[in-house]
Amino acid sequence: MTGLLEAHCVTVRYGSLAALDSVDLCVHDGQRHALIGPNGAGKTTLLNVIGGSTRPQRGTVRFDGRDVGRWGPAARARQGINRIHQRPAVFPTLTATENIVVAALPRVIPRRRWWPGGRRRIAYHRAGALLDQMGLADVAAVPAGHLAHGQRRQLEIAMALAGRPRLLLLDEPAAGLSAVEVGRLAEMLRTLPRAVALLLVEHRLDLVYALSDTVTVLRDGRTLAAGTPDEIRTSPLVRRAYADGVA
Ligand SMILES: Nc1ncnc2c1ncn2[C@@H]1O[C@H](COP(=O)(O)OP(=O)(O)OP(=O)(O)O)[C@@H](O)[C@H]1O
Repeated sequence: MTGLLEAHCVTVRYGSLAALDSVDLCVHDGQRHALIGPNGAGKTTLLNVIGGSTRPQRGTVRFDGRDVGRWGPAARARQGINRIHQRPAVFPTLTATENIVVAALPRVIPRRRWWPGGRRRIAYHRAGALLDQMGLADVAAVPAGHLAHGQRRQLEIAMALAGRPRLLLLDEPAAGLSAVEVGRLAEMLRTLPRAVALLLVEHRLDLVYALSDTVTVLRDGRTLAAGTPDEIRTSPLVRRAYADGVA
């Protein structure tokens, strides 16, 4: 079966270190796919390759049937691959609503310098709907820099959704969140429409197993195992890898 995202034989070297060594990954439409593994396994490097910020020495990346290997992050975002970073990237002086509107601009006015009033109204309306969906309606008019860390994380996800992605790359979305905020984040990710596939890098295995339908385990730049959450949870190979060292 053809995947929405197909990375094949991806190799990234930093000097003598192989951060990724001939890694394959396939993410299907609407799939909830988690990427786990001990520290230094190559998870973030693989997200960077898929998002377009790292060019592999070898291997191919295809998205929706097209070879996107030479495309940068902006071109991939326009095509439907959006990324959530470890540290929420928001505009601190803009309100929550304005952040979403700005994030939606490349979609709203793809190749024009001017912005007709009708499209502006649509962008603000859609921003309001996304804030509602994220449970952020109460802080719509609050500058993003004044929001709590968990709210900034939710806002960043809303900003990514404003670009109408088909694949959302999430790099440790639970990092730095309190238990209550992690619960909120999990609930929010669970309710995202299946029109968006998720590729999630996360150290919190409770979140991984609760959200994902497929898990790929990397270790030392190679694929150690792939399967359902149950298969991965009970795999002796994976247990041993984690016993040898994980965050
Ligand atoms: N720019 C770089 N220059 C040199 N080495 C790098 C660079 N980026 C990553 N590495 C190395 O590549 C390996 C894989 O790193 P990566 O960040 O992808 O791992 P990870 O699985 O995301 O780890 P963690 O869970 O700790 O975030 C590590 O040994 C890391 O030190």
